[in-house]
Amino acid sequence: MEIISEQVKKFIGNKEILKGINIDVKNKEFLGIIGPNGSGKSTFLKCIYRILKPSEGKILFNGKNIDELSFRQTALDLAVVAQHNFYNFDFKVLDVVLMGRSPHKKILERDNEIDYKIARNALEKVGLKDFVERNFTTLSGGEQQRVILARALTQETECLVLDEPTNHLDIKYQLQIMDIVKSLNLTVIAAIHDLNIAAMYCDRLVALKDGQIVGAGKPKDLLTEKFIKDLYEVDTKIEALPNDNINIRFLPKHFK
Ligand SMILES: Nc1ncnc2c1ncn2[C@@H]1O[C@H](COP(=O)(O)OP(=O)(O)OP(=O)(O)O)[C@@H](O)[C@H]1O
Repeated sequence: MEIISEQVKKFIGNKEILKGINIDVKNKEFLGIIGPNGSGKSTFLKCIYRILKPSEGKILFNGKNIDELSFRQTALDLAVVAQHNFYNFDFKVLDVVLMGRSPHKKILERDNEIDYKIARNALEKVGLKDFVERNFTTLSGGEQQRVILARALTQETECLVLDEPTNHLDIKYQLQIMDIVKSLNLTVIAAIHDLNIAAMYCDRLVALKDGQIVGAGKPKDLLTEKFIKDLYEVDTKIEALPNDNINIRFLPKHFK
């Protein structure tokens, strides 16, 4: 699925949070959105997954203005893993994951064997197959985050929107979740704080600052020491790795 945003602006009160965002995510591309706290990443993603409506501009899924799509159709096109503190489900894990099937169902249609199989497969993928009977609220932050990813996988969409998907995860699961997402070969838009993770997994990055795009490109082209300094006000040392990969080493002030 291709996603385009044209001149998307968002005002909250009289503050201009997004100042005209243009992006073009190609089919099966993994696009990372980076930028400092408060730069507008989540606000932009919320416009894409329709929690917020842009004040100006438009967003197109496969050439169709999303204003013309039903919310059900949007849920068939796109699944969301938002920041973990968004969720407070007093349900069993399996029931939370099965919620991902609801856009595929008619009103009052019950989950069937296939739905259960899809949900259990998704839980297995995220390493939680033994958690089906647990209550969601009793899980750790990282376990909850993986359940939410399983729910998104269960939705079987062509596009995933991820808002800091590896928050709360230890390094094993940070890499595992990103590996799973990458292996699905879907269109992905992800806000990512960890620049090394962003560089490892994203085909292309867009950098936001103060609600504007200040840079875009392949990770190894965009993430220069100067660019990171301008964006985050931190010093780094960037090492080139094989296959166009890079490693960003952060240099705290006391290391100098
Ligand atoms: N409902 C709201 N009312 C007022 N200001 C808001 C609201 N929602 C977002 N903002 C402001 O909009 C700006 C962008 O917020 P947003 O959450 O999109 O940033 P972000 O880049 O995702 O930040 P972070 O990296 O900290 O998650 C921030 O200054 C935030 O305080």
